Amino acid sequence: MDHQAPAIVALIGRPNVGKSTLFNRITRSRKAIVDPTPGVTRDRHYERVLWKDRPFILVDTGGIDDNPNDEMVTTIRGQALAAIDEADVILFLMDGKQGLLPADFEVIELLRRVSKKVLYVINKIDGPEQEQELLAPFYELGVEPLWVVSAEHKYGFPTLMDGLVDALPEETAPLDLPENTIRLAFLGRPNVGKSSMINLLLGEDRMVVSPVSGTTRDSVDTLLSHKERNYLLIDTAGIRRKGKTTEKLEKFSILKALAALGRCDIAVVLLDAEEGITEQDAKIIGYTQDHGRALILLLNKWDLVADDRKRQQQMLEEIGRAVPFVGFAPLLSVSAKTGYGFKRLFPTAGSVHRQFTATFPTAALNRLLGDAVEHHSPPIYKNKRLKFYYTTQIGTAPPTFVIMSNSSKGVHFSYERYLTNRFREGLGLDRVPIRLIFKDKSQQRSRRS
Ligand SMILES: Nc1nc2c(ncn2[C@@H]2O[C@H](COP(=O)(O)OP(=O)(O)OP(=O)(O)O)[C@@H](O)[C@H]2O)c(=O)[nH]1
Ligand SMILES: Nc1nc2c(ncn2[C@@H]2O[C@H](COP(=O)(O)OP(=O)(O)OP(=O)(O)O)[C@@H](O)[C@H]2O)c(=O)[nH]1
Repeated sequence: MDHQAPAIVALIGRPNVGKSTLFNRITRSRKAIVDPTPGVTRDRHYERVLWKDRPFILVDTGGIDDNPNDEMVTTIRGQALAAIDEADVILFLMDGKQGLLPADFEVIELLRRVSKKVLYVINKIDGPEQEQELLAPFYELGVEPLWVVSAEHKYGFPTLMDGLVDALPEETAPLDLPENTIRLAFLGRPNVGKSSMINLLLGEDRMVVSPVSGTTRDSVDTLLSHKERNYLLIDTAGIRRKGKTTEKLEKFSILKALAALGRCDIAVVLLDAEEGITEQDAKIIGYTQDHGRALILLLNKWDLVADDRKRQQQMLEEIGRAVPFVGFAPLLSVSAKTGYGFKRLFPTAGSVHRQFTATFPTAALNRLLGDAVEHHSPPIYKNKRLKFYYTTQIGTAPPTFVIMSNSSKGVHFSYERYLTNRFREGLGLDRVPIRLIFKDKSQQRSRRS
């Protein structure tokens, strides 16, 4: 698994400057390899990209916060502040056709004062003949260099991409963690109790680890030893800036979540037991699965509903409906305030981690596959019965298995689900996500067998 978190590149800029167009240009470019991690709640606002062998996650912050009632300046300031905190490289997009507006100046003022890598990009310059005339006002800004592109027509695009890759932080050696360390990222909406929970877990044993290389400046990871195991607690608590519009900023907590997901084993998502599960919660949970992370759900603030059986029941049902794709995730009711239930997190994380990193011998896997197929015949596809030849484990975290068949296309969702369940049961992987990948055995070889 990738211990090195890919860099985060954030696209910011006023509405309509062409952020989505550039996002699509980058992610759909034939030279860029986009890794379509299987996920359930995919939204198109971020994508993993590989350009000239350098991986990064591109985030279109424009799409994240599209509340038409917001004032533009507020929105774009929010994007900028979140990007300053959480991204490694910022692409600030301006509109060459429309020219500069007050909101642009305001953001540039912000960006100049920080030490983040910023690429100032002027979009909608559709060819060299337009440069002279349209660019003049931008030279007055005194920011250099200016990257001139047409997201729509590709002008200047490869140059920009090379500049972007050059701006990515050098890959750093991963933090030297003691052996046996489980990395837990605490995620959840603002105010759900992430910091309180981490403080509770730490108790007196606080030991601060230096900020992990090149990811975020503000967040500090903490290393905790408990019963001969080590836990790295990755905090993603809110961006706190006094006097700024905190509420706006909170919408961008996705950047924080992405940064943390890149470097954890298990995502610990906190939900508010009183408020129940929200759309934003479901989104965060979806991201954890896009990243293939193990997941533990903490139903925090349980003290507020402890006497209300009906509400408890209702809430569990709501969770099941909102995120049916993570039925495997342990759900613990806890209270960071009273301390109720929190100690169960340690053994739970231990057992989840054990499953997440488990390996299985091929012979046992093939037996399991054989039994499963015998028990429930595969469907007919294009007049031929589906056949499964053999299987093997190709990865851990999450446990990933390849299954060779005569026609991977014919494996319908329902049969895939059946096999997934059999693998889960047979291998004791009931608390983590697993992946089955179906591949075709080549024609010739499959005929021989
Ligand atoms: N001429 C020209 N038009 C462009 C270019 N890039 C984008 N546009 C147009 O500008 C308009 C806005 O583009 P979007 O990509 O939707 O802008 P956005 O910044 O994502 O907008 P929001 O989603 O509102 O934040 C669209 O009509 C695009 O076709 C370009 O390079 N040249
Ligand atoms: N009743 C009750 N209140 C809690 C519990 N856990 C946290 N709180 C309260 O909820 C508020 C937010 O807690 P924080 O720990 O700051 O939440 P956070 O998720 O770190 O918030 P951000 O920093 O905004 O992301 C505080 O007032 C806590 O005292 C709980 O289990 N029960």
